Amino acid sequence: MAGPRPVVLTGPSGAGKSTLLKKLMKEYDSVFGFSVSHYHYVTREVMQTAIDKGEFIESAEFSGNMYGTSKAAVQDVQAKNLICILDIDMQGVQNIKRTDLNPIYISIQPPSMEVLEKRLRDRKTESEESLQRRLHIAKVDMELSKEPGMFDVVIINDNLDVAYVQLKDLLF
Ligand SMILES: Nc1ncnc2c1ncn2[C@@H]1O[C@H](COP(=O)(O)OP(=O)(O)OP(=O)(O)O)[C@@H](O)[C@H]1O
Repeated sequence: MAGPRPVVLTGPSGAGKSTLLKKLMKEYDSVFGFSVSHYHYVTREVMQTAIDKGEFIESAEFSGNMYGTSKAAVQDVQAKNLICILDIDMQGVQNIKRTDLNPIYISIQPPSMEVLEKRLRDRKTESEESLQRRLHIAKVDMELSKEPGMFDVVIINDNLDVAYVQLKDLLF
């Protein structure tokens, strides 16, 4: 497969993935591609068959509709000579490890669970219930993250500017 290696960006909700990505896109809007920037509409049957065949890195159902990121979508971005950045959860990471996409795995982590909780509360996007759910998933994910070889690089997003420079250096 010609083209640059894709980049997987993962980490608990509230760790700062979107904040870092937004900065990156602003500074280098022509270098990076998002696999999720275009939707292809297919029937539920076609999508389910593709999922069963392992053609999707991740998929989910919301309000009766199915959404997902396919391997082909990532390869499309790669073929345009763009770095495809995938912002996915740990389940997506485990799925992508079973493909031949060979991405660079980056984990964005908060300095502590206390800081993570504060960031999520200050973001004011979550109900108490969804906040608790996210914190619980974060704990499980942080444990999983300790497994040797899970990531190529772990970036602790304490100071935003420092974390951003680390991410940039890595990509270049
Ligand atoms: N280094 C930082 N210092 C302080 N606040 C930060 C830092 N990085 C991000 N934040 C803030 O923390 C909150 C969570 O960040 P962000 O939304 O980017 O997380 P995320 O990992 O993308 O979460 P999700 O997976 O839920 O989309 C935001 O309000 C953001 O402004």
